[in-house]
Amino acid sequence: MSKIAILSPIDEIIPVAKEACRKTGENFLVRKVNFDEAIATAKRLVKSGTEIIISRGTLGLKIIESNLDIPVVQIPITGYDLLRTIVEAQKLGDKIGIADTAVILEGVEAIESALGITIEKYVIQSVEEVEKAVHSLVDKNIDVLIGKSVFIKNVPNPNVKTVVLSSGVESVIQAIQEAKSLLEVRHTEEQRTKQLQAILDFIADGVIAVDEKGIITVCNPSARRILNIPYERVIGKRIDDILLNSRMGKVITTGKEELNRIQDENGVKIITNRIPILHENKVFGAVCTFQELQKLQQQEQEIRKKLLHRGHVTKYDLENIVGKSRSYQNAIEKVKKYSQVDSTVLLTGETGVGKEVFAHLIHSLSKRADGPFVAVNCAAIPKNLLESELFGYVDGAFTGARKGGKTGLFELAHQGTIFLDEIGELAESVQAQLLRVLQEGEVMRIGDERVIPINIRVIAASNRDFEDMVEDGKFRADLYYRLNILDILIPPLRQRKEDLPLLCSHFIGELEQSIHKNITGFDSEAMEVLQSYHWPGNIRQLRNIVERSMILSHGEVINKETVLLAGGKDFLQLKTKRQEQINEEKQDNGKLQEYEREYILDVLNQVNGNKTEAAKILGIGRTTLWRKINN
Ligand SMILES: Nc1ncnc2c1ncn2[C@@H]1O[C@H](COP(=O)(O)OP(=O)(O)OP(=O)(O)O)[C@@H](O)[C@H]1O
Repeated sequence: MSKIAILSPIDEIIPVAKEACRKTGENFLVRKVNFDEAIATAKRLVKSGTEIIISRGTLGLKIIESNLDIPVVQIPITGYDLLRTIVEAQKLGDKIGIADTAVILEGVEAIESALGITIEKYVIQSVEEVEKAVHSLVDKNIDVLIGKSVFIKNVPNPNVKTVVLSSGVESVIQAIQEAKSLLEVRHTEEQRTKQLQAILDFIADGVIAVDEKGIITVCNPSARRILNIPYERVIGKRIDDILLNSRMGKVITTGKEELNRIQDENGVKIITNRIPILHENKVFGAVCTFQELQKLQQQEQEIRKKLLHRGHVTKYDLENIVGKSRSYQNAIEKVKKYSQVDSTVLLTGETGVGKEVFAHLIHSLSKRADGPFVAVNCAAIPKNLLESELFGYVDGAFTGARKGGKTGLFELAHQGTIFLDEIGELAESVQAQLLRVLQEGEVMRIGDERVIPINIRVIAASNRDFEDMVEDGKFRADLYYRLNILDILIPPLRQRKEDLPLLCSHFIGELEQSIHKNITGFDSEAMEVLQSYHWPGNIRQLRNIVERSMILSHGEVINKETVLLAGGKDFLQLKTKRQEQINEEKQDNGKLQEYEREYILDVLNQVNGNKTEAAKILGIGRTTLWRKINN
């Protein structure tokens, strides 16, 4: 079926239209239709694939008014058509009359002055005026009447000749060209619409657009999915009947965009951008795009996880945590219990006792185990950077801020655990913000006004005495109580020395591979040295010394000398102590010898100096007696 069809109510146009098609090399459908069947015919054509109709005058108008939703191109009456008809009329008589619309008659005036003739004119306002117009012109004694076919049908005076004013081939060609370029535009537009539709159908973001009255004109599949919109048809419905907090009406009235807003819609938290649709400074609608907050956070975490080499994952589980002592096992029992709830935990203990290990353990035993584990050492990050590291910032939040902003560590820990080590080092301003995170479950990036809800578990640790810090006003009391809901005190190594052998063999096993040495353990003297030390650096220090001993050892079993060497200056005190002990022993030995000598001399006295007799009494040889007296 031809994409363009030419429909005419009058016979004269048909051959002209066919000629125009021939000249333009087109094979369009050309058909004569009566006024009554015009719309039905046009409908049939549209159904079978016609995209543009070319028609004339009143018939064209009728098709346009029928709301068929396809363009109708009118065949014009051009200046050539007028000139040709007037020249023809001149051949039939001197006095010419014409009835038509004001536009056509303006063209007539131009021809009158060019040809130096006068023509009687009647301006038609509507089709109903046909009879009146014809009568009025005939009454003016005209010889020839020019008009469209309806005008010249019933002329009351048979002496008046008639000439039909009709479009010529050029006019139809002009209409054909117009229809063709319209078709091209239509196809380009259709392609664009399809492209746009494909984008809307496949993007993960939700998109909803409304007109200036708040009626939905676009709602893509992601929007329905994200917001759980149950309705089959939302196009044409009022946005406020579908969404409670859309704020689209506000955007339309103010004409102001609202970017990066977090809102709750149908029980789903979304992050939205709403913008007005403006044309020549007039708002004629609004569009909003949105994403599911939770998904966005997950994606952000995934990306960050991939980007960061270390990855926010736990490294420890119950299997690689060593310690059988009662006090340590009590602490482990607490870990097991506390991991089952979501409350904040405060870990206290000296440096190196394994606070971070415990935090890992709590996370990996909890229901958040599959979520991120983010460890932050508050003392290791410079004070002026800590706030932005924890809370993140938006683009341009401060001088030096990274382009595009930065996600804070709290956000990264969403659905997981954040471990705040050395929490006692937090500046007061950050303490206040942390309190807000704990109380409200939301963070605000620096330079941003939107709040981001987060679901995290906080584990804090410190090796400082909190109660003292609170008393000295260095740590907020309210924050301390918020952190200290569940507490675990990890005992220092010196209080559980029975764990030393276990820990040593655990570390030997762990380090063997990297050191490439076959070490079976420590001998008893070496272990005695380890047992006698007070371990201020706790397990971390022990691990270091085990490692050093393994490297320094000449044999498979590590001996006392190697351990003392490995202990270096840490064990210096130990060596000094040993020396003192030896000295003491030496001193004691000296005293003993003195007593012995006195005793031997006493015995000698009693036997009047007889050495053989004295040696006999003392149970020693004469030479030994002699040496002991002379020593
Ligand atoms: N029970 C354990 N079993 C095996 N290794 C342990 C154990 N506890 C701690 N460690 C090891 O001891 C070292 C120190 O542990 P961790 O960093 O957790 O201590 P910390 O108390 O957090 O120290 P700090 O207060 O200095 O931050 C780590 O290398 C860890 O692997």
